[in-house]
Amino acid sequence: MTTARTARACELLDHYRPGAFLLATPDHTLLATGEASAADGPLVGMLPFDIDRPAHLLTPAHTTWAGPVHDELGPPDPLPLTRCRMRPEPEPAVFEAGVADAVRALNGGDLRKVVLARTLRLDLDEPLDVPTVLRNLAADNPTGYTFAVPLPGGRTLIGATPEMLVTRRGRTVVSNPLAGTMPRDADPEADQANAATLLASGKDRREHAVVIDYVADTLRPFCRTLTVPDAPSLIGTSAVWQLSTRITGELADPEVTALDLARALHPTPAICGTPTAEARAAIDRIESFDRGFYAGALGWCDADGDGEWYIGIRSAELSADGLLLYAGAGIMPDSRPASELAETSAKFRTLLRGMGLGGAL
Ligand SMILES: C=C(O[C@H]1C=CC=C(C(=O)O)[C@@H]1O)C(=O)O
Repeated sequence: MTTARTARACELLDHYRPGAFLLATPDHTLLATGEASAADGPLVGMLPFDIDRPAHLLTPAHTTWAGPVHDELGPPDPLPLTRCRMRPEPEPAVFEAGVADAVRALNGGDLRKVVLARTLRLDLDEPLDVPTVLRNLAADNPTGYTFAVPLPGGRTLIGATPEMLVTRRGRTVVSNPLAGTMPRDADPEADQANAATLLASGKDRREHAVVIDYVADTLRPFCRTLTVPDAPSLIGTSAVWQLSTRITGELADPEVTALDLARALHPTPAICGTPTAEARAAIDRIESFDRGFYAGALGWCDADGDGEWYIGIRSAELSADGLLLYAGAGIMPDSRPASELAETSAKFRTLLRGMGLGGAL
């Protein structure tokens, strides 16, 4: 295994080729390529949404680290317009019926929250220029985590997630769950109104609290101390406003690795629901597609147990067939199907903007 540090993060994005693992965060950029014959370096890869299925993790032959790419990127380049045909799957009305079905279940049993997703299939007229899309995603999402992760069968999950599942550096553990969303608006006044509505929304605050309670309860047994802010803050990506809470802890047992913590936390109610088993059953019953690695956990873990894991949302799976975008929304007993549909459309825009198709939905 070789490790290098280059001066230019942009070069790592430009050198990215399918099959490699790329992660660009506000702190640093990692490009991992090849596969080592001996497992003596960091592991990189992904856990699928369904934790009972095999993870896709490997020890790369080469890892190259650089500083944050955002320091090197200017304003986003004029985006290359991707030519394609788009098809929502399921149809929007079917997604709305699924939300209504979930609302009935939430009002009649043990289920307290469930996250329902839908997909947008893009048939591309020409091969996707992935390095350019990654650059655009990174430039457009400077506080997010841009990634390209190899999947089984030569497929790749690309995206720019705003959500940190967990990081561990020495004894310091951080998790930054998000839940509760409103679209951004091109009109500044309407945009601020959306932000204020989100902060004041009881439905969104309850949807958020379910995730915070789960993450805090899961991390507490691993930690000597755990700090959980009383109220969420607001974060804005280029596509949406979201409620965010940064939880920090001090690990009790230094043998516990970042990957152990990711496996303990995944799937959180930000992408599954609560209680977990009931939410998974509702997703299996209502969603008509296999999530695969969408909403799984991607990241790395080194021999010291340090690492970073992010939730693979605001993402798309790239294969020989084209691109399949995914977006989900947390459904609560008082959710309205039309609002949840609009929320998933706003979430698709993260990827669409990276491809120069931001106005398409
Ligand atoms: C499931 C997704 O987002 C989750 C993360 C943050 C906010 C969410 C929400 O407000 O519904 C979702 O729980 C997705 O983007 O596909």
